Amino acid sequence: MRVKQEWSHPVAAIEKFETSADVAAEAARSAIAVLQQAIETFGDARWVLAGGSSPMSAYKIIVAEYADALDWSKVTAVIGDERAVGVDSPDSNWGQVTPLLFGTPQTSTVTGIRPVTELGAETAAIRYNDDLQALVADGDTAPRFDLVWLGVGEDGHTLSLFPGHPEFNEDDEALVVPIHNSPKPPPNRITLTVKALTNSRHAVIFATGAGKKDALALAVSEKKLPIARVSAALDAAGADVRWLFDAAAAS
Ligand SMILES: O=C(O)[C@H](O)[C@@H](O)[C@H](O)[C@H](O)COP(=O)(O)O
Repeated sequence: MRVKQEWSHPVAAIEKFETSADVAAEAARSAIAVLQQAIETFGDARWVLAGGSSPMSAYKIIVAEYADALDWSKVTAVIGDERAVGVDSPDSNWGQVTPLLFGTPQTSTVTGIRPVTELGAETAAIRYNDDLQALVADGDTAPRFDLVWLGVGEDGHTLSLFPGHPEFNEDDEALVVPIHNSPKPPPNRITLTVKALTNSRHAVIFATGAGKKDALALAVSEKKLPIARVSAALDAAGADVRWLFDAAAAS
């Protein structure tokens, strides 16, 4: 069950669900619809994946219920942020997400673009920036992304854009930057920038869990935290931005 309401100073729609499982189910269902529509419109679909436990539940639903629902060979997936570790590390977002999401015969045909974070944050950021630049169409300044999934940290971070961090610069011109001294370990990472998302069509923000309540309330009321800044930039760029709250995060 959900209740849809608009922001008091609108940047996007907030939707409230009872449980995080309901959020995951809606994220999974809508991902398939958005990716299918992109395939029909453009001939392919591009998806920015998120790490974290909330999206993980949604990936599980996708492989269990929707593996047959798409021609996955027409889907390209990138990761929104990554830790500067090898893919075999338990800290690797790619290493957590893709064995699950690409783990069925059907979904194994996805084109995954993985950052080479085993080479360190600097090199990985340069190379991933190049990889994403290759997706930018003539006349555009950012890749067309059809779907962007974003998690939220308890401090209001999203991607690896942390509040008050000196390397969080909303005006970064690069599509991908290295991050050092992350307040949440591991310290060295790469992240997509705000600019990287400015040609996105749909975004889903996983606003789940009691631990996020304060940050989310602040994000909604003051719009200063990175998740709010990213949401506003997506909205300004014309994306359909959905914040999917569970009751614990909304209360
Ligand atoms: O940066 C990190 O180290 C985390 O991966 C983080 O970005 C995570 O996505 C959020 O904290 C939401 O996590 P949950 O979905 O697990 O709540």
